[in-house]
Amino acid sequence: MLRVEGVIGGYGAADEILKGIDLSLPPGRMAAIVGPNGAGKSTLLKAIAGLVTLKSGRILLDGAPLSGLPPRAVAARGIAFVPQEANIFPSLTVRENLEIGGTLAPPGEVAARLAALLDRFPVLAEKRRRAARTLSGGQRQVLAMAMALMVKPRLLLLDEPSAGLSPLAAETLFDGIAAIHAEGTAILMVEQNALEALAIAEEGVVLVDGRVARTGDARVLASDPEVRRLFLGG
Ligand SMILES: Nc1ncnc2c1ncn2[C@@H]1O[C@H](COP(=O)(O)OP(=O)(O)OP(=O)(O)O)[C@@H](O)[C@H]1O
Repeated sequence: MLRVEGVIGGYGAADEILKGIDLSLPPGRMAAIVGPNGAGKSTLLKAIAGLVTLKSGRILLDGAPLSGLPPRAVAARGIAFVPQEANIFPSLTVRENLEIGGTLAPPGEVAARLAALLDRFPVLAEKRRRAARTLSGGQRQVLAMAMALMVKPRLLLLDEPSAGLSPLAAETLFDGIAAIHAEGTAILMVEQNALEALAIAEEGVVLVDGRVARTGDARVLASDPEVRRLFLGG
């Protein structure tokens, strides 16, 4: 479904944060992108979401080019990006945040999708009339993902969803992500919690210095002593 071919790019004309990335993700699959700080993991997600201009290479969804499209057009093709930070509106209620998530959904379906998501995430239903700033860190991440799910994406891009969470909150969040994936959504997730991410993903991508250093079955990568020693902190 998703193909990234020879992607080179960064934030300025001379900037090569991504130094030639190739990867593919079949429909409905989940891949975890792991690797050291500054490797370009978040930049890769932003490139797929249309937020980084490519110097060369291309990104395709079902064979049709995504690269070059503005972020709104990428979203309209069924790709939802959840950034690491500032991914909710703290002063608005949980319900209002979900309505904003549904901006690109067909207007006649917003109410039903909102009801379904409140049903799906009881923690959000309980707090639907409260300002989003009253949510815990883990609940905010659930809200950010639920906002993305309002458009029924085919592919969800998650940038470090567990950043700043306690180990317990991160574990709960990963369970939620695994459940969303089990319902059929393809997911590409960047994570610092590499082993936890590889444990719920089917595929793993190790990114080092703007290049794919290793790729393959997530569990095989997670148990590979060399990968653990070099890239996953032992
Ligand atoms: N908006 C930006 N403008 C310019 N440079 C940026 C921007 N965002 C990131 N960079 C630079 O791009 C490089 C790769 O950053 P990126 O966030 O993609 O890495 P990462 O692998 O996700 O690592 P981390 O886990 O530290 O976020 C870094 O050198 C970073 O300083």
